[in-house]
Amino acid sequence: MCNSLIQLKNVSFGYKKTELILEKINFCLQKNEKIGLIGPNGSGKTTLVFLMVGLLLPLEGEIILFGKKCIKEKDFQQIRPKIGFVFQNADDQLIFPTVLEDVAFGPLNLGFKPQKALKIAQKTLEKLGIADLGPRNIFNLSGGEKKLVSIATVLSMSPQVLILDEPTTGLDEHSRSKLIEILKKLDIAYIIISHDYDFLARITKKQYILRDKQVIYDPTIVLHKHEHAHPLGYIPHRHENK
Ligand SMILES: Nc1ncnc2c1ncn2[C@@H]1O[C@H](COP(=O)(O)OP(=O)(O)OP(=O)(O)O)[C@@H](O)[C@H]1O
Repeated sequence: MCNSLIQLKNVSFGYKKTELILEKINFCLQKNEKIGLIGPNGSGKTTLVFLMVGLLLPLEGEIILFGKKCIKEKDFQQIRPKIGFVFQNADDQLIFPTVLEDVAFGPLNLGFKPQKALKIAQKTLEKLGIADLGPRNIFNLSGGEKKLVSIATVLSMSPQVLILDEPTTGLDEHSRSKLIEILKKLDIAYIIISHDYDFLARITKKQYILRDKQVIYDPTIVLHKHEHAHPLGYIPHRHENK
């Protein structure tokens, strides 16, 4: 029984109907669960989270968000404000010329008055340690700065679930640590896709692997914290149950 925020029941998907990328996936995100999603490049991690928020529709199966079965775009629209989604590519997230406007857009959409929305945006930027970026033009930001701003645009809406697709890509050590601190303090459920296993070990309690069109949970796979960043190719350690 899954008393869930996000539930997938026998979900299958392929960009071509004849070539499935995901096959009969069952998944459940409970209240306050903090989940990491790992898997090889191209295994379908982004596709899976797109399905969760209705940016793609399944060929088969059911998506149930906050207890409500979602079939059409309209069903997803109603739930979307509760789910903060940060795209892998920050450029897909940012639409306004200035950082502050971008971060205030979410609260404005939720019905806050402009002054209040700007206040919320300013506070969110402060929390992320990037208040100085407020007046800056989005187009002149570095990749890492854009990444942090895109995370701010979602946090400013106080979502009940957060989905982050590769949030540490392009972040320096300081920004990455800041993000770890913020995520640790968040009292909401989240799903984080990442190849940065140290990051996931610090901020998630459970990690799922996407492989061979399936989402697998293997408790013998343990991600470890490391004092220094690992180069690509570092693989999670497997521990035999004693
Ligand atoms: N719009 C699309 N049309 C056709 N194929 C696509 C589309 N988007 C993704 N794919 C393909 O679907 C597969 C899964 O892609 P997806 O981006 O979900 O993988 P991923 O696990 O997130 O990869 P990565 O770790 O590299 O970000 C890949 O083979 C990709 O080339």
